[in-house]
Amino acid sequence: MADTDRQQEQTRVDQVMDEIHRQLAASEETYQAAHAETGAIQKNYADNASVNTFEVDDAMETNAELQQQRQLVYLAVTNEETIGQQLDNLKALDRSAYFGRIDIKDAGDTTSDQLYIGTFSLTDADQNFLIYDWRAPIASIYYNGTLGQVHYQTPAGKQTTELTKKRQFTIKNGTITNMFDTNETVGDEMLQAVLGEQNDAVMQNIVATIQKEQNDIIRDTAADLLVVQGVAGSGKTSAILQRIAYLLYHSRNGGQSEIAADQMILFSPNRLFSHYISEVLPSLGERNMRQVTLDDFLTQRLQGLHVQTLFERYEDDATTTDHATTDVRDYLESTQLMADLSTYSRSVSVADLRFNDILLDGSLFFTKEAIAAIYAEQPATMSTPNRFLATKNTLIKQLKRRIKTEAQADWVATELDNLDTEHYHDLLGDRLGTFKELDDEMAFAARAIVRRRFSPIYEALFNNYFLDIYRQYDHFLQTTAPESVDATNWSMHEQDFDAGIEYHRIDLADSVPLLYLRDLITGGGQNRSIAYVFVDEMQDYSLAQMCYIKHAFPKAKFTLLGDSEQALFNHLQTPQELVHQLADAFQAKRPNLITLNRSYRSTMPITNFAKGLLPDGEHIQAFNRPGDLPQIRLRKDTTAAITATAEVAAQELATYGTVAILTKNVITARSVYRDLHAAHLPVSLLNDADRTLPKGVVIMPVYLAKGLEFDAVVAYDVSSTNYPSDDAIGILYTMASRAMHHLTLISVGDASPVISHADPKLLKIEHEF
Ligand SMILES: Nc1ncnc2c1ncn2[C@@H]1O[C@H](COP(=O)(O)OP(=O)(O)OP(=O)(O)O)[C@@H](O)[C@H]1O
Repeated sequence: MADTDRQQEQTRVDQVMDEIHRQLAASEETYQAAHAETGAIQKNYADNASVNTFEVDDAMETNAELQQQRQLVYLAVTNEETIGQQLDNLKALDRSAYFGRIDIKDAGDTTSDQLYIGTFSLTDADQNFLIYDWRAPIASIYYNGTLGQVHYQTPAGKQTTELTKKRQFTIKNGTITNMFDTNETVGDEMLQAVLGEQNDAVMQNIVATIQKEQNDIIRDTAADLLVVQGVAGSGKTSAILQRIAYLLYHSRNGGQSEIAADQMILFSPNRLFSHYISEVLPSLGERNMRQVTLDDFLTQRLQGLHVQTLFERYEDDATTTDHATTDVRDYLESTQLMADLSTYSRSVSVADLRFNDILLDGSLFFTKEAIAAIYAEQPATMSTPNRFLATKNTLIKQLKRRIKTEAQADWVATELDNLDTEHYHDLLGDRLGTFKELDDEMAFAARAIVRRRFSPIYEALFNNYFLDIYRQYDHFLQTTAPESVDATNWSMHEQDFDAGIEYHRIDLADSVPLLYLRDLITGGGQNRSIAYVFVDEMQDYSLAQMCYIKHAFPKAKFTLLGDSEQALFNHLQTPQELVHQLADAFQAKRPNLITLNRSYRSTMPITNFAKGLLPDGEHIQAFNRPGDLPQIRLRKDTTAAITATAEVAAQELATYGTVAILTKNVITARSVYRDLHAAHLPVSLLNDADRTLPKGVVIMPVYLAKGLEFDAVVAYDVSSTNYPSDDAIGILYTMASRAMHHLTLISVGDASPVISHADPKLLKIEHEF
């Protein structure tokens, strides 16, 4: 490219940098002022909040004033945050002003307009756009278009223009370090540079190098069910996060209704992953969405029970060879089960409902017979949840009546007499100072005392504890005879469920059916405020779990991402089959499937080796980044294998920031950790409660590494003893595809047939026997 071009571009960068600096200075000043203002308002609030409210006359006035002040604090804090965000955005532009330029010529025009694309938009004092936000409608041309006629979507409909030039830049702190024109979407040269870098402890945004198919995922606003099947390292997680930023931006700028980040929820595979991705949205100027793991989600809804985690299940499955009951699990994870529960809940009779007695301090307050009688009185034409709700409302009414009667009791009068002023005022709460007659006030206080005493009853009613959901689910198990399941297995499972509940434990496979049944009978469990649900690593979810998540967030649009090849224990299914089933189950009107076949994470030799493990991996395209062949070291016993592992880990650590040793399960991870620790290597053992990834060598079972990546990976003990059959393909593929630059496999004895059957040219073999 001509030097004059570069000079002209640099001159423009200089001008833009001047504007950025001018705005930075102004913004810094505004921010300081806003910060001071928040401080003053907060102090004022704190002073007022501690005023004496014991004087009845003052109490009401203080209340109103406090509320007003609280509102002021809220406004000041929000204002400061907004200005702070603008400041952060400007600082980001200061580091890298923009990365793209498109020249477009509309029909009838004789010259092209030049538009520059960056992470945030920037306008000068006359409202001219110096930089366009990457999410602006016109910016899609940058990611999608090749020179010539191009289309882009705007709120006003599809527009057409001519793309006459596309230029890419790397700008660092005001200096263009690289720049070239391209006719491709976003050229490989830029990607090469980004992907060749070392792994950071946290994921980076990909805004400058989004690829065309990824852009389709990011900008799809039509689908109510968007399924992404993408091979390992194809940027599914990256695309999902960019998509969230995109949706938030558009809901602010002309979307139909504004969506806040907390109306979006991401189901992530583990806590490490949650932390790993936590910086991406803030780097794009957005707040993080809510994040939850399936375990946390289920545990929150099943308080008081230990829900078997996915990890515990991996471990249990790996150590037991008994697969006699897979038929039970298959059924419990199917959409058939969800349909059967629905039928059961619709037709359950009063006699079959398992009500609970409600006790207060060990004495009966409402008997289960009385509750059943109330339920029976409700019209049979009502749906089960409506009858249940009517029963609950009747019980609450009865409770209120009993509060009124009980307020006359002697113990209440005695308790009232013994109250000091502070507690008495406390009891009156907001009503303090609102009674004209003392008698009315006393009567109110008496009821308040009883209300307090009876509050456990109210809680029990409110939380639907008058239905014994465990026994109810047990009744479902007893009275259902699924065709696909062996009768003995089924009845054994019912007994296991019962025994588990005794110890406050529940299998993962039972937790969703139980929750669903509870919701179907009691009419709860749905959150209508969530607008978008994202599920990463969806191959680890059963259809029943997916359906339950859909049920829990009925108003949400769904984006599901996964890689069927990385299914550690689930059955493989084609993406088309899956979308079909899901669209059916979700009653989706506009389902869409996008497939990503290009893998960006690993060097070409690593991706080629990983895909060589798959029986049908031909569709996977390796990104052309050179590197060493993966190596396998075969050792005759564990001691020799540990020595080799220690050697490799130490070597890798000398070059790379993140080195991971991945094992089949937690027991092996622990024993490798002990041995390497004894050898004085800087190693850390990770478990499922860990949230951050320490530097140095980390050791973990493979399922904890889901969604993560490391500069170098050592897959420990990939022997035929550990992985004797093709069942291991998913695990070995997942392990191999975590590596960005270097991959070593260690095997005690012969390697797994999955590896020995792969093309030997894809691997360097080194053995000592
Ligand atoms: N367009 C892109 N530009 C730059 N880097 C990219 C791009 N797409 C993906 N990457 C990088 O490739 C790596 C893999 O991306 P990501 O983790 O999103 O893939 P994934 O499909 O979710 O992987 P997996 O299913 O194996 O966990 C990341 O380091 C990401 O930054």
